Amino acid sequence: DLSANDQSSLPKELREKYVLTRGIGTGVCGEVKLAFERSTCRKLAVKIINKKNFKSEGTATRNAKTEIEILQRVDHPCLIKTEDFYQTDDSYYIVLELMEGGELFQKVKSQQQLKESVAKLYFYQMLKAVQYLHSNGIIHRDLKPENILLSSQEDVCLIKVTDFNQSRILEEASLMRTLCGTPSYLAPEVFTHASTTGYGLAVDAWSLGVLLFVCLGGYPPFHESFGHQSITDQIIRGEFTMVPSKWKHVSDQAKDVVRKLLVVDPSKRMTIEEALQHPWLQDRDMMDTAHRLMYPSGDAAATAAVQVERLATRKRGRDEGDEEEE
Ligand SMILES: CC(C)(C)NC(=O)Nc1ccc2nccnc2c1
Repeated sequence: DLSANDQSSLPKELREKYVLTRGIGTGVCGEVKLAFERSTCRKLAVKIINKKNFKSEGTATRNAKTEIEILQRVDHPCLIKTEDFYQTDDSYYIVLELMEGGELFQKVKSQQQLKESVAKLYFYQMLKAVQYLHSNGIIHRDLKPENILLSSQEDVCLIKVTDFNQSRILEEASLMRTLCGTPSYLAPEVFTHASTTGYGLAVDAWSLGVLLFVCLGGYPPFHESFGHQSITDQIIRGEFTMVPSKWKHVSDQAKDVVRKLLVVDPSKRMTIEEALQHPWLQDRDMMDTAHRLMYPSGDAAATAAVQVERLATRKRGRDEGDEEEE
């Protein structure tokens, strides 16, 4: 009804350039509407972040500012791209490329569990996206199936990570400032792995382990309905169950990736780089498909990226005396 599609509260420039229609997603910080660009009739997504629905003004503005700053600064095929940005006194409007496959969460829910080859293709792309974020000093901190979007309804498709609302840009500067002061009162973890880069990045590796578990098993590893323990206790103890009926068709290598990511001690947890080297992901066909999706134009940069990956794979093969690679 017209009231639901009330365009009057939108910024004038936004209204002039786009027509907003139905809601297609709701995030923790707002909602996403399907939009059409008037000049091209292109379909887009407009994410509306309501400044007021955060408890304290500080958090809201800082998180949203970080999210918008990150969205405008990152450039990777598996990270959602911002097309445009507007704001009013009470909301931010972020215009994003439309991901016609919707949320990974909905796909896993409707398909029960994904085929292992599809889960591997998606997981590889997530690893590449998070590897890019980490190499730019950004921790996502909120990786979950709702924040992984699919570019089409096909199984073989490009995925993109979204919702950097909880992200943090690694404040190396703040750590340096801390270390300049007198260390006498600083806790040990500030000096050990709990400082910014080492410790912080590992949280995304854990979340990717949970994501992979959900894609392969079709249910979450930690859930309040499992057993007597609270979900927090299950997580702190790293106690998850691979129900045989759901996991008997899943390869041991895939299970090994999950087990090495869902490790409680961040310093013992497999890193993103190590996960990219894991045997389960040394799959030429999957990688070729992923690169074709990520770099469709087949431009020089793309070819270079593929060559680098191939050389790395071949070098690893030689190092491990794998003759067939020669
Ligand atoms: C496929 C269908 C049902 C129309 N859903 C959808 O496009 N969902 C979303 C949800 C959030 C999005 N956020 C950014 C870009 N596209 C998005 C698409």
